[in-house]
Amino acid sequence: MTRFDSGETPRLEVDSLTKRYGEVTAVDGLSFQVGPGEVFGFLGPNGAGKSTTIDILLDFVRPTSGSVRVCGHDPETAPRAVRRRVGVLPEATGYYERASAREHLRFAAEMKDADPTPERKLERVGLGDAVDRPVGGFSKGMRQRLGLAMALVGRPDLLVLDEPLAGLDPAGARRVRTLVREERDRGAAVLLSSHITEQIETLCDRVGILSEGEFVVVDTVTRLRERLDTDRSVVLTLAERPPEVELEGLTGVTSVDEREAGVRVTCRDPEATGSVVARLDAADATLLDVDGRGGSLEQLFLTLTDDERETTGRPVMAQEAVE
Ligand SMILES: Nc1ncnc2c1ncn2[C@@H]1O[C@H](COP(=O)(O)OP(=O)(O)OP(=O)(O)O)[C@@H](O)[C@H]1O
Repeated sequence: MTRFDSGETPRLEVDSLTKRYGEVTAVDGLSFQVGPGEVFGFLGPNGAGKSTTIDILLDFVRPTSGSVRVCGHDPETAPRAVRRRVGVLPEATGYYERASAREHLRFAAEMKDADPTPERKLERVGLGDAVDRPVGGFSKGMRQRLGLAMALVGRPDLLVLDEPLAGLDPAGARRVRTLVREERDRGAAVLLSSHITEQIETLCDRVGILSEGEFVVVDTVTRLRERLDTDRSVVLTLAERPPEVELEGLTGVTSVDEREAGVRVTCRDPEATGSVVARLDAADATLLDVDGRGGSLEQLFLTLTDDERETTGRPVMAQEAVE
């Protein structure tokens, strides 16, 4: 279910966007909107056109045709206004190895004319103990969290997070999921760019699955799962039972099975899965895996692109491209 009331001004409007690089069409007539308080999953395999779209909305790349508006601003003519309102976690971030986490946040605040309060943001991403350490000594996961803290500077209206769970351990991933929900709940629009993964799906109000620069499908996760003509249950694997949650009593949970490898919690109602994960995150449960039993969105994607190949003769994506 989307929280975005269509009467509100979208935080991100993409209209008939096309970007060509010579013979290659990276983005092909793409249109979508993301509203305040909405998490939109921008999913697709390698080379689908996700980064190109994000680069256009940040004015790093200019479109061949079509338009993008961020809070009503055109990135091409009002890049400063756009950057002030957008928080970005890029796919790969360059850091100053000798500067501390605190200095990085001060720098981000200066760029956005925002209030520099690094400590609170670093606490939120779990780097409270590393505020004054040089980033040169940070692990991959710590760098990812620092990038996220920098994206949060200035309370952005639109958060653009590229693979936000990549390289994170279960505790790090839980923190990021919680943070995304908090940002959504304060009214930010969130564009989550990722390969098609079940971990990401549990966070999204809607998803658009991109292939060769165009959407093969855009809908709520629930409705997309309904299109899969199979058992729609999702199995969550936890490291252990969280002490203060009665798993069997959670809405949407149909069975709980304790095994040596962890506690398997089955949700038959896809609509409830997101709130079950949110409840588990709030209880600091360690979520090891999310597995769409009867069919994942990735399978739906493959089916849809396969159908397309049958009808258009265009080649279907190689299996390894979506892994
Ligand atoms: N500067 C460029 N010059 C030429 N082709 C490009 C350029 N940037 C992207 N492309 C091509 O555009 C297409 C879309 O690439 P893009 O990086 O946007 O995909 P993506 O969905 O972000 O992929 P990934 O998941 O691998 O990051 C690809 O075919 C890519 O090779």
